[in-house]
Order: sequence, then C-alpha cells, then structure tokens
Amino acid sequence: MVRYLNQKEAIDVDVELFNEYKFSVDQLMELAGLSCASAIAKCYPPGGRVLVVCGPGNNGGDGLVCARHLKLFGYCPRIYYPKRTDKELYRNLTHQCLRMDIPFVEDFQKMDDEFDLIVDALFGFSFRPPVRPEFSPLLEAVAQTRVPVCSIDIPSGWDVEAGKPCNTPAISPDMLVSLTAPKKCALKFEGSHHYLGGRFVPESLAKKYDLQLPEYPGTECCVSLK
Ligand SMILES: NC(=O)C1=CN([C@@H]2O[C@H](COP(=O)(O)OP(=O)(O)OC[C@H]3O[C@@H](n4cnc5c(N)ncnc54)[C@H](O)[C@@H]3O)[C@@H](O)[C@H]2O)[C@@H](O)CC1
Ligand SMILES: [K+]
Repeated sequence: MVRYLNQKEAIDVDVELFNEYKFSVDQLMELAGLSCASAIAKCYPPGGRVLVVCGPGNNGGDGLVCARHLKLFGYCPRIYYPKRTDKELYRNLTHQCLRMDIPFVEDFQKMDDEFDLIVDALFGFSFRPPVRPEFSPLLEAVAQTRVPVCSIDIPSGWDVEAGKPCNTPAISPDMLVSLTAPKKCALKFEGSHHYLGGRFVPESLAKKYDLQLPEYPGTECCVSLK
C-alpha cells in the first residue's frame, strides 16, 4: 500500500530531489506536467475544451507544462494565470504555451458554458490555509462549477494533511493526480479517478522515505491508484 505523506515529508522529499540528487526544477516539472496530461488522457476524451487554472508557484508551473502536453494530445487548452511569477522558468513556460497557440484568458467567469474540464493547478503541497482573499473568488468558482475538475497534486484550498475545509466552499475534484507520492489529504478524495504521476523518484530515495510506490505499468508515466 502506497504511503501518504504529511506536508513536511513532501517538502523534504522535494528538497532532497534538488539538493542531493541534483535534479533541476524544470526537469521535474516537465515530467510532472507530462504525467498529469497522460493521466487526463486516460479519463477524458480528446478534443475537449480544458481550462487550466495556474497559481503562482510550482503547482502552477506543472499546470503550464500540462497544458502544453494536452495540446499535443489533441485537447483544446486555455490558461488562466492571474498571478505570474517573474522568473525565467515561468516566463519560458508561458512563452512556450503562447508559441503553441494556447490562449491565455483574462477571466474565469464562463467555466460552465465554455469548458469540458478544469485543471486545478493553483496550489500544491506548500499551501497553508486559509486562502488569501485575492484567490477566494477563483477558488469559489472552481468549487461551484458543474464541469469536472482535475486537481494537480492537491485539491487547491485543501489542507495538505487534513483535507477539505468545511467552513468555505471547497473544490471536490473528479480526478486527482498526486505527484511523487500522495499526500495525506488524498485519503479524503472522493472523486472518480486517482492517479499517481511524477515517475522520477530514485529507488534509494523511495526507500529512505518508505514511499512504497506502486509499480508503474510498462513505460507509463502515471499509474491508477483507484
Ligand atoms: N518534488 C516534487 O514533488 C515536485 C513538485 N512539483 C510541484 O510543486 C508543487 C509545490 O510547489 P511550491 O512549493 O512552489 O508551492 P505551491 O505551488 O504549492 O504554492 C506556492 C504558492 O502558493 C502561495 N500560497 C501558499 N499558501 C497560500 C494561501 N493560503 N493563499 C494564497 N496563496 C498561497 C505561495 O505564496 C506561493 O506563491 C507540488 O505540489 C507539485 O505540484 C513539481 O513541479 C515537480 C516535482
Ligand atoms: K492543485
């Protein structure tokens, strides 16, 4: 049985991948985003109109990479990326999407009418509740949409360990793609599809943290947990 990590363990594994194993952020982000797009392609038909909602940190970066691969897989992604980080990595990811004719939209008002799937790449394992007010309307819209939501790594707005907040409108994703290893909040996930992606963990690191990762089928970059 795969082990579900607390927030500190998730951060420690992340730091170790960079500091001890010398991976770069772009390397892991590319594999993470690819695994999310691959998992989505197993669950939702190609051609679908997908709104990828990207946050200010690395979870948002995974969303930008995922959008690019979704486009290559035959989906019609658009990106809502309201709070951009002025770092070369994010500028480049944004540029790549633009050059691949993936539109960036200016608002998120018409989710129900204009999209078949929402990809939630707002916040990942570094999120600490409560959500800052500037993101509340967006989180509420994603929580209330009738369109299925696929959350990357953590359903945004959820406590990384305790899960769904009960005092505010919260996202109930149809799909969750956990990255590296699922976090404790994923035990509260009640949607239809739970996948694990981010097939980049060296065996020695998996052993050190007793991750008990499932076997990925063949050369796949994601594996179903549910
Ligand atoms: N080692 C790994 O496991 C990897 C992780 N990656 C991704 O990186 C994510 C973690 O990225 P980061 O550490 O950059 O952090 P996040 O993307 O989880 O969030 C950080 C951003 O959210 C903001 N934030 C935090 N709490 C908030 C609140 N209450 N209200 C509003 N804003 C808030 C912070 O100011 C910061 O800008 C993972 O969840 C995963 O998606 C991948 O990119 C690559 C590999
Ligand atoms: K997320």
